[in-house]
Amino acid sequence: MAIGYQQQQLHIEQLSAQDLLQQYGSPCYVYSKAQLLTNLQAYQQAATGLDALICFAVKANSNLAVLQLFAAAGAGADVVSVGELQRALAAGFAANRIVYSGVGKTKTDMALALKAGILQFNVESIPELQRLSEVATALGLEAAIAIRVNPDVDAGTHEKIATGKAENKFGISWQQVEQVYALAAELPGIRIQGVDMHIGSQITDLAPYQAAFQRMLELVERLQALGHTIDTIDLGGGLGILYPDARQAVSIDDYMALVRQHFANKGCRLILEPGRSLAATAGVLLCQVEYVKQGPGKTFLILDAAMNDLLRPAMYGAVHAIWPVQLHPERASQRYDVVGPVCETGDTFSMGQTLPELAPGEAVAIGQAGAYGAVMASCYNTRALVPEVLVSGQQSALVRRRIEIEEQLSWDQMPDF
Ligand SMILES: Cc1ncc(COP(=O)(O)O)c(C=O)c1O
Ligand SMILES: N[C@@H](CCCC[NH3+])C(=O)O
Repeated sequence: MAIGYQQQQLHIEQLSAQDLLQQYGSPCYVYSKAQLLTNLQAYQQAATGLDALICFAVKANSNLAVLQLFAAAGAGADVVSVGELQRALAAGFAANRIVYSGVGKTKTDMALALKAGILQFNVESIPELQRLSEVATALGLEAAIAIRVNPDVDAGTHEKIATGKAENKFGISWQQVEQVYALAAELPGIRIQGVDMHIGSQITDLAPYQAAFQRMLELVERLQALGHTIDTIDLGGGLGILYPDARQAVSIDDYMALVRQHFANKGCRLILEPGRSLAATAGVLLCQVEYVKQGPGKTFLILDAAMNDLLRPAMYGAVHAIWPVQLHPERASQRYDVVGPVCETGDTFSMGQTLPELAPGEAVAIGQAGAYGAVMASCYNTRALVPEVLVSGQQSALVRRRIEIEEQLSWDQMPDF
C-alpha cells in the first residue's frame, strides 16, 4: 500500500533530517529500513501459501545496503546487467534466487550469469536464445530459461515505461511464441522452465494485469499441451505507487489477490519482480534551499538538488511530494517554481507549488524517491553523485555511492564466478 505525504513527513521528523544533512551533506538520499521491510513483508504476507519468490527489481535501487536488507529478508533479485548481478551477489542474494531480464544481454553477461548459476534467464528474442545456447554449450553448462512474452496489453502508464504493447521492443510477440518454444526445445544448452511477462511500470489499475494474466494462463496451458515443461511463471513487476498526481493506486494486497486468483493451484512456482512498490515510498531526497529568486510574476525556490540527482520530473514530467523538513504553520504561504541549479529549464521539480515561505539554508524533502532516484542519477554539469544513507532507528549506515563503486565493489571482492 502506498504511503502518502503525512507519513513521509513523519518519517523525516523521526529521522532528524537536519542532523543527517549536517552529517552527510546536502543533498542526500535517505532510505528507511523499516519502510523497505514493511513493503517487502506486504508482498510476502500476501503470498502466504503460494509457491512465490519475490525478486526485487534491482534497477529500482541498487544501493548495496538496500540489497543486503532485502536479501537477508528472503527476497530474490531481478537483474538486467552484470553490474546488477554483481551487486546482487555481493549483497548476499543466492544465485538460485536471481533472474536475469533485458533485451540486450551480451556474451559476457550470459557467461557470468551461467557460471554464477542463476535461477532463470528471461529471453527476449530468437538471436538472444541462439546466443545463450552457444555460450552455455561452450561452457558445458545449461541455461534455465523462460521466454518473455509480449502479451500486447496496454498498461495505461507513461509511454516511456510501457513495455507490453506489440510495438515495444520487449518480449516475443504473441504470434511467435510457440515457434520460439519449439526452437528452444531443440537448442543444446537450453532448458525450458517457464514463461515470463512484464507489461510496464507505475501501473495503477488492475485491468491490464487481469488481461495479461488471462493470456499467460492460456499460453501456459497451450505450451504444456505441446509437451513443454512449464513449471515457473514469472509475472514481472510494475505495480504503481501513489505519487501526488496519481488518481489511484492498487494496493499490494489487491494485486496479490489477483495473482492468487489466477495462478494458485496451477502447480507452478511464481516469480514476481516488483521494484518501485518495494522501494519508492521508503526514500526521500533531502536537500536545502540555495536561493529564493524573485522573477517577473513568479518566485523561484532554487534548491541544491537537481535533475541529475532525481531525473524523474525532467524525464517523465513526474510529480513528487515536496515539503519543508521543519513545519512552519506560523509563516505565510508562497507559490514557488521549485527548481534545481542545472543549466536547463527542464531542471524543475514542481511549478506553482504552495509551500510556507522558505529561506536559504532551510531543508526540503522530496518524497517517493527510493525507487528510480539514485540509480538514475548522473554527473551532468559535473556535479558529484550524492550520498545515500540507510537509516534504522538510532543507527544510520552511510553508504556513499562512490565508495560502493570504487571500494566495496572492487574486483578482488567480487564473488568468484
Ligand atoms: C523486466 C522488468 N521487471 C521488473 C521491473 C520492475 O518494475 P517496477 O519497478 O515498476 O515494479 C521492470 C521495470 O519496469 C522490468 O523491466
Ligand atoms: N525509470 C522509470 C521506471 C522504469 C522501469 C524500468 N523497466 C521511472 O522512473 O518511473
